[in-house]
Amino acid sequence: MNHTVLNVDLEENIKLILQYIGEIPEREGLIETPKRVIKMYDEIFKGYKEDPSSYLRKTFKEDHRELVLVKDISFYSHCEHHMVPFFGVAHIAYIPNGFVVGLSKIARMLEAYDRRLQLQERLTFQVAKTMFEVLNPLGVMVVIEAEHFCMTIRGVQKPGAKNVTTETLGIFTEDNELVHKVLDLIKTK
Ligand SMILES: Nc1nc2c(ncn2[C@@H]2O[C@H](COP(=O)(O)OP(=O)(O)OP(=O)(O)O)[C@@H](O)[C@H]2O)c(=O)[nH]1
Ligand SMILES: [Zn+2]
Repeated sequence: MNHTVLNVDLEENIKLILQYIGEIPEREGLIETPKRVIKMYDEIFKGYKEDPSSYLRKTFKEDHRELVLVKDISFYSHCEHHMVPFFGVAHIAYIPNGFVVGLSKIARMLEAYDRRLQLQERLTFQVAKTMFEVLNPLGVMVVIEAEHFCMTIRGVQKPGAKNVTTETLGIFTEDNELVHKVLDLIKTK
């Protein structure tokens, strides 16, 4: 399949990048690489073709108004500055208000956002906001812990450094005890 964007052949452009880094695009091992890279981009950036909120639309009527926390959801994303991975775990908590959502759908919604070029702060906010708007819960809290390859394999080169971002909406903005409950549960193995 020929991949073109605005009449420009994408494979030819990937060959140019290969040449730029010092490679010979025509050597045997690299012949199929441009195709593979495009296929990989289709996968790791598939979020642009998805509507994240659609995953939360199927809910179950349930009169549970206590904390629900889906923790340690592993994720991969790519930073918009360098297009290299940042990855880690997301913890997503909410207090239902008449409806609960299937747990896997929360992870699917996260994935629809993480499979894009992202900023960790924006990813955290988008996930929290979508939970809040679609489920109409009493509150939402999202914590994301991630390691950024742009800080480890290049640049400042600080492997192991973790970036932690949080977002609170609704009741979590007023109830410190609830926030601490979530943080304690996240810590519990
Ligand atoms: N706040 C935030 N910063 C990020 C994220 N991902 C990468 N960055 C930072 O974005 C910044 C981009 O800085 P620039 O000075 O424009 O780019 P640079 O010259 O490549 O920066 P260095 O990484 O310091 O070499 C860097 O400090 C990265 O660490 C993120 O998700 N959130
Ligand atoms: Zn980066």
